[in-house]
This record gives sequence, structure tokens and C-alpha cells, in this order.
Amino acid sequence: MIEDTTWAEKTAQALGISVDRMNLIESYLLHVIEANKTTNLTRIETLESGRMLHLEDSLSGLKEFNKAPEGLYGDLGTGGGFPGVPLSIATGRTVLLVDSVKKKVAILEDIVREMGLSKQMSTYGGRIEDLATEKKASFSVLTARALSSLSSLLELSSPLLVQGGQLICYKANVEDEEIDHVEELKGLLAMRLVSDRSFTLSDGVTPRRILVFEKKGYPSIKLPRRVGMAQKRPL
Ligand SMILES: C[S@@+](CC[C@H](N)C(=O)[O-])C[C@H]1O[C@@H](n2cnc3c(N)ncnc32)[C@H](O)[C@@H]1O
Repeated sequence: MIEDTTWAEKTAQALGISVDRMNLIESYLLHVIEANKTTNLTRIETLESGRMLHLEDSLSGLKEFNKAPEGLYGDLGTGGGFPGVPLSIATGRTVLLVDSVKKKVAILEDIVREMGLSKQMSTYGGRIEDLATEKKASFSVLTARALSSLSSLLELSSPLLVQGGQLICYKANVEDEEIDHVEELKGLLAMRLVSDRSFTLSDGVTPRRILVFEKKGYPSIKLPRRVGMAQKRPL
């Protein structure tokens, strides 16, 4: 119990957020771990590993997130709500949690309601490509962790973003070829790399790379392509 308090306090201080918000973020993780006993939301099952691999990791992009333009925020392929829920609680920014698996989204909806966070968080149970048709050029910031290759992420995000809107990608190791490839797709997708930061999580070994892309101009192909194409047949 004493150790739990210390973790939330230490993390809150390191990140410059209030202890109350950090406690709420940790409480969300506990809800996810509980729900995970009956439905597969995440492969992470313990509080200790969840603190690092879900909470610390989700919040590791705060620096980039805080610089993103004001406006609608969406977490693409949110799964158990990461990084969307921790980022939303930490900053007070409203979020749309997007995932194609309706069962997962229904559980997130329940947790969010139970925690009294429904005003700040809503869900979309469907594919990103369909959201792009329904809410074209509506988002100022998007996040994506453990979702797809960079080229697929840029293709899925471009039609959703307003001009100057940003996509924050949480990646592990990225090959130079993948970066070169998205450079080549810059004109086609109207998405350009604006920041790139690499580090390890607090265990000293888990690699993390945060890449931020900005929408500038208009894609030279019609987006979204047919549902599934961006991930099955990346450009
Ligand atoms: C590996 S999980 C990552 C979950 C979470 N972002 C995390 O880092 O813990 C990827 C999630 O993306 C969702 N997903 C994949 N492709 C999608 C698409 N085209 N539209 C909506 N959701 C998608 C999957 O259902 C899955 O829940």
C-alpha cells in the first residue's frame, strides 16, 4: 500500500502532473486488469508490469502530446485504452477511443462510465477507415501504439487529420528503410515527419521511439482506400 502511493507520487512528480490524476490513471489500469480476467484486452496481467508497459509507456509521449494543436483527439487501435486514457486523464483533453473490436470497446465504455469519465472520453467501435469517411479532416491529434507499420499509420491518419494536425506514433525499433519509405510517401499522403525521439523505459532495456508526423497539404491519392487495404497492402 505504502509502495503503491510512492509509485504514483514519484511518477506524478517526474511527469509534472497532479497526484490525483496519477491515482486516477492507476485506478484505470486496475479496472483493465480486472476486466482482462474475463475478456482479452491486454497481455499484461500484473499491476507492476502494467505500470511500466501501459502507464509509463503511454505517458512517455506527453512531451509531444502537449505540443500538439488544440482540437479533437483520437486514439487509433486503442485496445485496452492505451495510450489514449492515460494521456486524456493526464492532460484533461477529451478523447475518442477507436477500435474495431466492439467487445473491447464495450468494456472500455463500461470502465469509463464507472469511473465517471464519460464526459471526457467516448468510444468508436469500428474501423479507422470508416471513421475517416464519417469524420473526414476532423482531428487535431491522433496517437497510435502497437497498431501497424508507419506507412499504414500515415495512410489511415491522413484523411482524419485537419491541416497542421499531428499523428504521434509509439514504436519500438524502426528500421532505417521504414523511415526512408515514409519519406518517399510524404507527397502521396501529405504527412511529413516533424519529430523523432528515442529512449528506453525505466527498466533500461525496453526501447521506445516516438515519431510525430504532421498533415500538410492534400494527399495525391484518394483516401481512405478500401477497408483493409492500408494494413493488408501498404503503399
Ligand atoms: C496490438 S493492439 C494495441 C492496443 C493498444 N494501442 C496498446 O498499445 O495497448 C492493436 C489494436 O488495434 C485494433 N485495430 C487494428 N486495426 C484496426 C483498424 N483498421 N481499425 C480499428 N482498430 C484496429 C485491434 O483491434 C487491436 O485492439
